[in-house]
Amino acid sequence: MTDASQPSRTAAVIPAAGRGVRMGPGAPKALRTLNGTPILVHAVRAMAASNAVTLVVVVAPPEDTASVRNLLADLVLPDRTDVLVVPGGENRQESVRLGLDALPESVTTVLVHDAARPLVPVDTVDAVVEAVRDGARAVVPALPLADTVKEVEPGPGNAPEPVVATPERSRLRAVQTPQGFDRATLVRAHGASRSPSGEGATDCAGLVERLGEPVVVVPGHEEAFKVTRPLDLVLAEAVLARRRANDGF
Ligand SMILES: Nc1ccn([C@@H]2O[C@H](COP(=O)(O)OP(=O)(O)OP(=O)(O)O)[C@@H](O)[C@H]2O)c(=O)n1
Ligand SMILES: C[C@](O)(CO)[C@H](O)COP(=O)(O)O
Repeated sequence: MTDASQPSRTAAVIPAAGRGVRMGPGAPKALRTLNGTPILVHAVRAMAASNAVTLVVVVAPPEDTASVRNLLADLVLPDRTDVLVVPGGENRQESVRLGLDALPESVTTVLVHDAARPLVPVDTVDAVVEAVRDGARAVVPALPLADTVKEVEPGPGNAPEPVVATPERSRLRAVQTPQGFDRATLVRAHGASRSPSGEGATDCAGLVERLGEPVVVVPGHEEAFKVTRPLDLVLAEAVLARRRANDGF
C-alpha cells in the first residue's frame, strides 16, 4: 500500500459502468471476458502497469459494484497501486465525475481510461503521463485516420444522408484513452459540463476544449482500440494471442 498523503500522485479513473449496447445482449461490457478474463481486469492491469499510477478508481455499473469490488480484491497488482470501486452514473460524463469525486486530495494528475480499451500498451500510458508532467493541462493519445471522413446532414433511419463537407484527412486524428489531465483543469471541465455547454461532448478532452483551455495530442497505439462491437472481441483476443506468442504475456 502507498501513503495517501504522498505529493503529486497520479490516479487513473476507469469508467466501466456502461451497458455495452452495441456489443449486443449480455453482461455489462466491462464484465464480459477476453480469453476468460473480464475486460475490466485487463484495463485495470493496463493502468497499474505504469510506474506513475498509484491509484486506480473503477467506476462500476451501480448494480454490480459489490461484485466488481470482490473481483478486484483478488487481483494481484504492484504494491504501489491502490484500487477503489465506486458506482457509476447514467452516462460516461457522469461516471467520470463520480470517479473524480472519489479521488484523495493528494492526486494532482488524472488519467481517464475507458474500460473498453483494455489492451492499451504501457508506453502509451507513460507518454500521456509524461506530457502532463511536462506541463500540458490536457493530453490525448490519437492516431491518424485510414478512412476518408464525410460530414453529413443526419437523416431519419437508413435514408441517404446529404454530404456537407469532407474534412482534410491529414488534419484529423482518432482519439483514444487514457486521456491525461491536470486535476484542477479536469474538475473544472466536468463542473462546467453540468451546464448545457457540456452536452454532446463524447470525451473529457472535449469538455476541456469548451473551457477554452489547450489540449494536445501524443501518438496513440493500434492496440488501444475500443472494444465496442462483437468483431472487436475477436481482434482483442487475437492481440492477446500475439502477445502470448511474442513474450509469454
Ligand atoms: N453510464 C456509463 C456509460 C459508459 N461508461 C463507460 O465509458 C466507456 C466508453 O463507453 P462505451 O465504449 O460507449 O461503452 P458503453 O456505453 O458500455 O457502450 P454502448 O454505447 O455500446 O452501450 C466504457 O468503458 C463504459 O463502461 C460509463 O462508465 N458509464
Ligand atoms: C472517450 C472515447 O473513447 C475517445 O475516443 C470515446 O469518445 C468514447 O465514446 P463512447 O461512445 O462513449 O464509446
